Amino acid sequence: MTIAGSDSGGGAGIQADLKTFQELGVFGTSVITALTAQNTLGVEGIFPTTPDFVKQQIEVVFQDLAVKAVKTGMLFSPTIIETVSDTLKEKDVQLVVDPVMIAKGGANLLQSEAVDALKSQLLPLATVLTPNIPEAEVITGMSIHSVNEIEKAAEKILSLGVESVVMKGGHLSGKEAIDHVYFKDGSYFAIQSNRVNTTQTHGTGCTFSAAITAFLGQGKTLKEAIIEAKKFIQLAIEHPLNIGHGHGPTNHFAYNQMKKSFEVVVHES
Ligand SMILES: Nc1ncnc2c1ncn2[C@@H]1O[C@H](COP(=O)(O)OP(=O)(O)OP(=O)(O)O)[C@@H](O)[C@H]1O
Ligand SMILES: Cc1ncc(CO)c(N)n1
Repeated sequence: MTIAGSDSGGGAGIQADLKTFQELGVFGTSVITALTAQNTLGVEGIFPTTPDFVKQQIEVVFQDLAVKAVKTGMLFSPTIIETVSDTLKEKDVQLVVDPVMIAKGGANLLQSEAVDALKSQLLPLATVLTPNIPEAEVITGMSIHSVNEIEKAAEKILSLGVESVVMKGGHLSGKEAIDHVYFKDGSYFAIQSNRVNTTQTHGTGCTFSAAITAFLGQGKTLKEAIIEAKKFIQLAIEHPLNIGHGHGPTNHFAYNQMKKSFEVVVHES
């Protein structure tokens, strides 16, 4: 299940999630928190649904279908976060929280007053949180420029009650795009891939977290799911579709076409 916003341009949000689920052979269900009028150039409008209607969508799906894993993306408001948290608290599922805050074009996909609810209500339910660096900065109140600071921020995030955190390195510079993964039990690994010099990165975070969710739903361990999701997003970024006039979407087909001949580098410690 994905609980997220709709992207009319098809590259991020609910649409990216369902495409990823489909490519990975899992049946996707969707709970829409907000509609966005959006294309690769930016977000032009946001029309949120009501918290009650978000709850109704979740409950109706759970009453009928055996949901194995859930991801959250754009949640928009404190009341939607409270409702999603209260509803999911009762469910026995693995939960991937992508703390979506700001779209590539700068639009606010999470109201600033919603950060407290995210931290206090949703994060304690999360199997894994997948912040990019600016999102990790907002959640922790720290500025993050080095691996040392990434580790300190991860510790702060783990203390909020999440079981694990993937600190995504897409927003840092360097020849490699490295994601650092920390677990509550103190274990750690990092996944490294070549940084692609591209503007075709609309929906990378949504696609990555949707792939983790799909692999968890199929019964992979969290570590396997994160590593395989990194392959999915790397291939999706490396082989862009080149559509749209702004930040184009990633290529959800690439993983199935090329996964056999591709590995990412994993560092353990
Ligand atoms: N230029 C790049 N080359 C290779 N990998 C990248 C690149 N940019 C991001 N990634 C990878 O893509 C995944 C998503 O990370 P990113 O930091 O882009 O998420 P995000 O900012 O949350 O995305 P979104 O714009 O959807 O919110 C991570 O695994 C990251 O390492
Ligand atoms: C609906 C939606 N969710 C997430 C993002 C972040 O990529 C976006 N641009 N739009």
